[in-house]
Amino acid sequence: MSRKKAAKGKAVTNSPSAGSPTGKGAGKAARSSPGIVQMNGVVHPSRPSISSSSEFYDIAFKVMLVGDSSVGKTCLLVRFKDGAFLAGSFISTVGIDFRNKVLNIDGVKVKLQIWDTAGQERFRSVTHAYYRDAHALLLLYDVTNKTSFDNIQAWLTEIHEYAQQDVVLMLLGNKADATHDRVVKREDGERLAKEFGVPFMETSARSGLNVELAFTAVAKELKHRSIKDPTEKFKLQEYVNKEMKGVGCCRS
Ligand SMILES: Nc1nc2c(ncn2[C@@H]2O[C@H](COP(=O)(O)OP(=O)(O)OP(=O)(O)O)[C@@H](O)[C@H]2O)c(=O)[nH]1
Ligand SMILES: [Mg+2]
Repeated sequence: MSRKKAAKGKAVTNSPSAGSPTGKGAGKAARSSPGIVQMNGVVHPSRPSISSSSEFYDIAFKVMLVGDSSVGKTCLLVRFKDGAFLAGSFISTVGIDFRNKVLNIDGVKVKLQIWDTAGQERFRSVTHAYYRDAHALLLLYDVTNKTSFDNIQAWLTEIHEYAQQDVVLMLLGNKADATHDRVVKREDGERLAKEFGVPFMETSARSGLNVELAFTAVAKELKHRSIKDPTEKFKLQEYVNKEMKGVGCCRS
C-alpha cells in the first residue's frame, strides 16, 4: 500500500449568508477558524489533497460533525485534534471548517478529514451540500439541552435525504460531564439510537470522555469497509460497547 501525504486544513473561502439564527446559539458571535474549505472541497479515499504537511497516510475519509448549535461539535473536534477544551464564551461556527488527523488503525494510517459544520439553521443549506461526500457522520446532541435531543429525529431525516445510503453514522450525547445540568438520561439516548439502529455513546469534550473512541471507532469501521479483509471481523457497536467509559470514570 502506498503512502500519501495528509493535507492541512486551509482557509480557502467562506461567505456565510446573513439571516437570523434560530438555534440555541442565536445572537452569539461567530467564529471562523483556519480550516475553511470551498463548497466543492472533497477528499476521496486514497486521493490526497495538495499538501505542505509531512504526515503520510494510506487511506482517507471525510467525517462530518452535525447537530444543533452549541451541542459541542467544535469543542469535540478540538479535544480530539489538540487534546484541549475550548473554555470561555461560546463562539458559534460560521459555515463549515475542517481539521485533519491521521490515526494508526491496526498498522494502517487512516486520515480523517473532519468537517465541523455550523449548527445554526441559517447555515443549513451550506451543510446540505457537503453530506453527499461524507463517509461518516457524528450526530451530536447535548445531554443538558432537551431540544437538541428532540431534534435528533429531524437530523436523521435530513441525513437520510442528503447523505449517502451507506454512510457510517454514530449518535453522541455530549457534555456527559455536566451531571448537575443533565436533562437527557443516558438510557433515553440508548433507546433512541436502538430505535434508529445507530451506534451510540455519551461523550464529553470537556473531560475527554470517549472522544478518542468515537473517532477511532468510525475510522476502524471505514478502514474495515475499505480494505474488505474477510479475515477481519469488525462490528462498530460491539467495539464501542467494549471500549466505552461511563460518566464519572477515570479515562478519556
Ligand atoms: N460542560 C461541557 N460544556 C461543553 C462541552 N462541549 C462543549 N461545551 C460548551 O458548549 C458550548 C458550545 O460548544 P461548541 O463546540 O462551540 O458548540 P457547536 O456545536 O460547535 O456550536 P455551533 O458551532 O453553533 O454549531 C461552549 O460554551 C462549550 O464550552 C462538554 O463536553 N461539556
Ligand atoms: Mg461550532
